[in-house]
Amino acid sequence: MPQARLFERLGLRTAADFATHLPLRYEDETRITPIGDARPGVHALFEGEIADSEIRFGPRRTLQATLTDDSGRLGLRWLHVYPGQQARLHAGRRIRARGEVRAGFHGLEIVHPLVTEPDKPLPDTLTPVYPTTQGLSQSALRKAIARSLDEADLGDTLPSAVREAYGLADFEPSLRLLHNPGPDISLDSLARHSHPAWRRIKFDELLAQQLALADARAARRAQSARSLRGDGGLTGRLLAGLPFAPTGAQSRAAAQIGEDLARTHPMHRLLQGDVGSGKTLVAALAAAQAIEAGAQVAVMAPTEILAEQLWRKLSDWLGPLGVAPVWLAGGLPAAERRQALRAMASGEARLAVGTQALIQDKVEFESLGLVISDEQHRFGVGQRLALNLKGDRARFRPHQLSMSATPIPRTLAMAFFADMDVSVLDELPPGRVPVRTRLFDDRRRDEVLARVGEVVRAGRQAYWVCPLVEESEALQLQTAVDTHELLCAALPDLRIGLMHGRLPAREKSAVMDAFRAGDTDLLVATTVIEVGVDVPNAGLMVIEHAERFGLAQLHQLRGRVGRGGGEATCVLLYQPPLSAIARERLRAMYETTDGFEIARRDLAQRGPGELLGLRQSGQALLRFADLDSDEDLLEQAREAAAWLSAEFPEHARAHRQRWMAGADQYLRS
Ligand SMILES: Nc1ncnc2c1ncn2[C@@H]1O[C@H](COP(=O)(O)OP(=O)(O)OP(=O)(O)O)[C@@H](O)[C@H]1O
Repeated sequence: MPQARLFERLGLRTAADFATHLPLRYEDETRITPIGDARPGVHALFEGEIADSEIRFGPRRTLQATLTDDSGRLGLRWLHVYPGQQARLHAGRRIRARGEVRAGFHGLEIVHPLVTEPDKPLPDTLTPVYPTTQGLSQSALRKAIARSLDEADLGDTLPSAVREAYGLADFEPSLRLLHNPGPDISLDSLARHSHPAWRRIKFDELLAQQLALADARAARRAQSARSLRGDGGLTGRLLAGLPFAPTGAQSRAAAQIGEDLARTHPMHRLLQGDVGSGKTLVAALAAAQAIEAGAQVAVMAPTEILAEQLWRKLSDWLGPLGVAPVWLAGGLPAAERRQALRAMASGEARLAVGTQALIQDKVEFESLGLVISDEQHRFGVGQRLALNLKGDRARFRPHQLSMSATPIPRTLAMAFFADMDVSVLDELPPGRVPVRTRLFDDRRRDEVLARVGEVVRAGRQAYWVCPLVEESEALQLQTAVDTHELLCAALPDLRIGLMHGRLPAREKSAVMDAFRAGDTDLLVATTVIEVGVDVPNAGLMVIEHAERFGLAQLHQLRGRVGRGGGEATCVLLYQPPLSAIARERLRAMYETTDGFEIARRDLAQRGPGELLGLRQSGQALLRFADLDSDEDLLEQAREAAAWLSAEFPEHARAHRQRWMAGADQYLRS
């Protein structure tokens, strides 16, 4: 593959890209370590004389040599032997050998050391090791980067006032230092990214991101939306008809959204609430206000189960008030579907609920004013909203409300959602008792089965979540079917349902309906029930092989119980032995039911990509800064972004250009 393509793969196009491609780590070749100082795990350069070398014949041929100096002896071993190699390593020859020392069978050794000529002058800087891709050597990268340091404009994009205010090192010296650190610089401060030069680079990275988000926000402000003020009629009747009063948090969020909707630029708000905090009501109030003001509303969810549940709730609440939502789903008969589409296009229908794909692709609206999407962030931050807007679409953009049940830790929200406004439901409806979590070794399964029986006899229902089989969907399905059979045999008196992703839509609804109506006692399910499923009578959740699930996922699953008042228990069945990470996860589940605390621990364990559901995208969200340890820098970068935009717009532009030329794809539309 041509070198340019390999560079491209690393995202390296402009001189600035190369100049800011920074080392992953460094190797110290500036000095020679006495062999007597060799320790397992240490990467070092040694120089000495070959004392002996021989080819050993075992299952495969290996070359074994001994390097000596005044201080000791070190084994060198090659697992592949090339012709002439032994001759070059004859006894008495002086060489240098570099590599990682390990404790071998016959003492300390290096496997596959890098051998170089002795007596050459040593470099006087640490040797950088860059992130690379297959087929691209370190030396090619080093050369290209060295060239870019001559070619790129390395002028400081931060005015001196800003540098001084935050105690930041200058850009060019920092960059040069990180590419070629002198031997006096502590490897530790480089490795831990705590050196002032790293601090400057991390600050720049965070600042670029903040500037991009601020720009996105400003661009949205420049767009027009219809002001949806409403007269309070429909919202008032909705509230009056509820069997409960909204929580303080629900009222606050609804008021914030209400104000946004009345504005003439599009709302872009994230509604965050822990499991069971009542986001649906807030969505319903927003929809009611928009409808009241004469607009149409689209509500989208990522899965049919979720969409159907939203549809059901909105139908219950708004149907009696004359606003029956239109349902748009894959399995709909053609005639009904056509009718629904016609009703949306003509404006006769005011509210549509469905899966994201359906609403985005097929539907035309007469006057769409508000789009509500549930859990959209799980499907990629960069997902664009492609709605067919009829009528006044040319001039007006719809308001947007996103809902998320994954509490997003503050740093993460600051780093990735700074272009959105955020409302948080930080209060659960009254009467909720925290779910009790119990851990059971899989060998105590019988006790757990007995427990399911007890719960059902007491008039409650239960979920049984099948083990996760990530490798194969077919295997996952088989596991679900097997688990269902085993449970039917073990608990013959119970009415047991089965729910998995491969069931046809119609059957999924039938299974869910039966459980909701109390016609089944136990629902065996895969993670399709992970988010949003709301059956208040469910009082027990068993999760099999809990050690295979991620923390956020366990928290979501657990959130399916304890939603209607009354006691609820979550049993995490695990298969020992547990890995250290799995043990940490299960401990976190046992110790807390607070979604924010769980999210914080999840962030620390797995990083932001995973938490935001971006694992598949393979996109590095931040290359240098770490949200866990660089919170203070993030805070400063945010402040500096506002300062730069207001007083130094030219600097702000140059800064973005350097760090993000063409790399804005993660920004939302
Ligand atoms: N203020 C309230 N008082 C009592 N019950 C409420 C209140 N608000 C909502 N509920 C009920 O609480 C349950 C959870 O609400 P909802 O399904 O909206 O939660 P959610 O925030 O979507 O949670 P999840 O993300 O776990 O699905 C529902 O049964 C809902 O009817």
